[in-house]
Amino acid sequence: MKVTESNLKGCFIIQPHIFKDERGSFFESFNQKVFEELIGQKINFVQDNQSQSSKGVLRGLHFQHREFAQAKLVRVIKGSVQDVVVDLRENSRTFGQHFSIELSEKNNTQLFIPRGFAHGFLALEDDTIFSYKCDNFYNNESESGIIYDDQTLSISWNDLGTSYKLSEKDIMLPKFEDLKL
Ligand SMILES: Cc1cn([C@H]2C[C@H](O)[C@@H](COP(=O)(O)OP(=O)(O)O[C@H]3O[C@H](C)C(=O)[C@H](O)[C@H]3O)O2)c(=O)[nH]c1=O
Repeated sequence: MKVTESNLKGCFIIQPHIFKDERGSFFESFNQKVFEELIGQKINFVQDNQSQSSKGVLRGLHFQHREFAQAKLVRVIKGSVQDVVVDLRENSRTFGQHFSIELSEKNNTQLFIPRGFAHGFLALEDDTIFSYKCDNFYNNESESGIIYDDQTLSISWNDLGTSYKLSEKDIMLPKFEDLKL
């Protein structure tokens, strides 16, 4: 397993070791002991989520407030996504900055997103299966987010030649400047 830190402190890119043979391939998608040693902190994931999206679906940017904040370990089982995280840690020197990476069934790359980040992704293929671990439970009342095309964040989402498909909730998310953290 290879781990590199992104430009946002505490956000790690993880490349698992893939064992290949004549039958196909195998890799440990999560090993708590190895993971904690590599990122240098204890983690206790309590909830696994999975979503399926057609090409052009954009989910996010989402986060849960304060004590309900979630660290996430995200990966793509089928298809591919442009994954984007935004640093919302108010004492962080990279507050408001984002990191974008392609996660896919081909590259098996995973992203560890610490608490205090907003997260979203754009599905780049039909029938993309996105799977992730959270270290805190879902809490609907504490949910918030930022509109995906916020001018301040200036995230350049991949141009798929079609309009993006967002939920009613996500279309109404606030601007970064109007966030109440
Ligand atoms: C997140 C979540 C949702 N739900 C229910 C609530 C809704 O009835 C339904 C769909 O939820 P939502 O539209 O918020 O799903 P996504 O747009 O994929 O949300 C996720 O999108 C981005 C990428 C994230 O990182 C978050 O984990 C999460 O906010 O599942 C649950 O029951 N439990 C949950 O943990």
